[in-house]
Amino acid sequence: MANRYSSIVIKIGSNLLTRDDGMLNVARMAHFVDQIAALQKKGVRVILVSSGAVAAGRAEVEPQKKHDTVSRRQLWSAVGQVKLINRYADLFREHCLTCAQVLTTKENFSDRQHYLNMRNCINTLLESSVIPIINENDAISVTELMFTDNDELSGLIASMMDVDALFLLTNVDGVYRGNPGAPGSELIQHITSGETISEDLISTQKSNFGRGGMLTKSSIASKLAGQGVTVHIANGSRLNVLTDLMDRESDIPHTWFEPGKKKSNTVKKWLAHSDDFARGEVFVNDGARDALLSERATSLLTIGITGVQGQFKTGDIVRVKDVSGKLLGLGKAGFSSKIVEREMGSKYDKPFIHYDYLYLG
Ligand SMILES: Nc1ncnc2c1ncn2[C@@H]1O[C@H](COP(=O)(O)OP(=O)(O)O)[C@@H](O)[C@H]1O
Ligand SMILES: N[C@@H](CCC(=O)OP(=O)(O)O)C(=O)O
Repeated sequence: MANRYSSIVIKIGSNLLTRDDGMLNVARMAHFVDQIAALQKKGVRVILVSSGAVAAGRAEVEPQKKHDTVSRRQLWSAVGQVKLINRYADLFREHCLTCAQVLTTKENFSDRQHYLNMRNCINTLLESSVIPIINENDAISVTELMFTDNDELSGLIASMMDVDALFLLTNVDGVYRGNPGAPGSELIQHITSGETISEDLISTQKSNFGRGGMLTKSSIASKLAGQGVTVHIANGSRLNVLTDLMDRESDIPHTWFEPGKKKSNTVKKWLAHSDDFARGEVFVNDGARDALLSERATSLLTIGITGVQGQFKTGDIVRVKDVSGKLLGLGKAGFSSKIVEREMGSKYDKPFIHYDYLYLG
């Protein structure tokens, strides 16, 4: 069997790694590791995004009554991550393979230098044939600084590392029209590029230990497919799911997000996921909107700007909106909000957002 991808990110959700009694499902972990080892030995570059720290910690320590939800999560994740990574290390060692732990936070994606440091670290691990195992640094990222869930994290990693495909493994076969357990609810097998699944079809119901649910999975998948990365949402409890997803001939039931044209500009890809870090907004008139959305590479000039919101400085990320408030894209500010306020509607000697630092879509 020829593998259809040469580089993949695999995301494994908490539920797949946790047994009903709350303990780590080591048998399942071992089966994933066996498959990853087989792929790695065939030359596939594999990056693993693994949840399970909180669930593993919960089975280990009982928090004191005075501890609130945030402290409990910190306690469980700090204890559980050690258990989780030790298990992985033991299992990979049986295949004579080395794995490494990379913990990150959402803030690391807002700073281009941290982003590049992270990318360099993961590349170095891959070049050394080490399997990177990534998780959110749950012990320090709390409330507004958190990723929605590890699906969001895996999407950011897949985009940053420019892999061929992302496998989102969960405890159902994929995205269903309606609740997967409901009678008559059917599996959506193929989402074409540019298509999005209506939110009405997806209930907010989650599995026992899951955080984001199917809604984040499908929106991350659509966004990533739009950037040219193939996404498969599949059932991780299925035997040989990874090797089957890699096999072009195999037709296991799951949801496949067909990719659009590959986007190669790494700065634009970084900007595409930076909405949460925007420090402000600029509004542009119809002429500027049409020019930006045209086929020509166009930078945003102050003459087309009609309004500014928020305070930002040179290099900050800003949203670009049309007069009706519709989001057109994101870009890196060429100068501060003070200068935009002063110069908007008139000509200025440099573009506010250079085309190379402007993501539209
Ligand atoms: N339309 C839908 N199709 C599939 N699953 C859905 C849908 N709506 C809600 N879900 C729920 O999403 C869950 C998977 O998401 P989540 O609990 O976050 O899992 P994980 O821990 O793997 O990330 C499923 O177990 C299911 O209960
Ligand atoms: N970082 C957390 C996982 C959070 C999360 O997103 O869980 P899930 O929805 O099961 O992928 C942990 O390791 O417990």
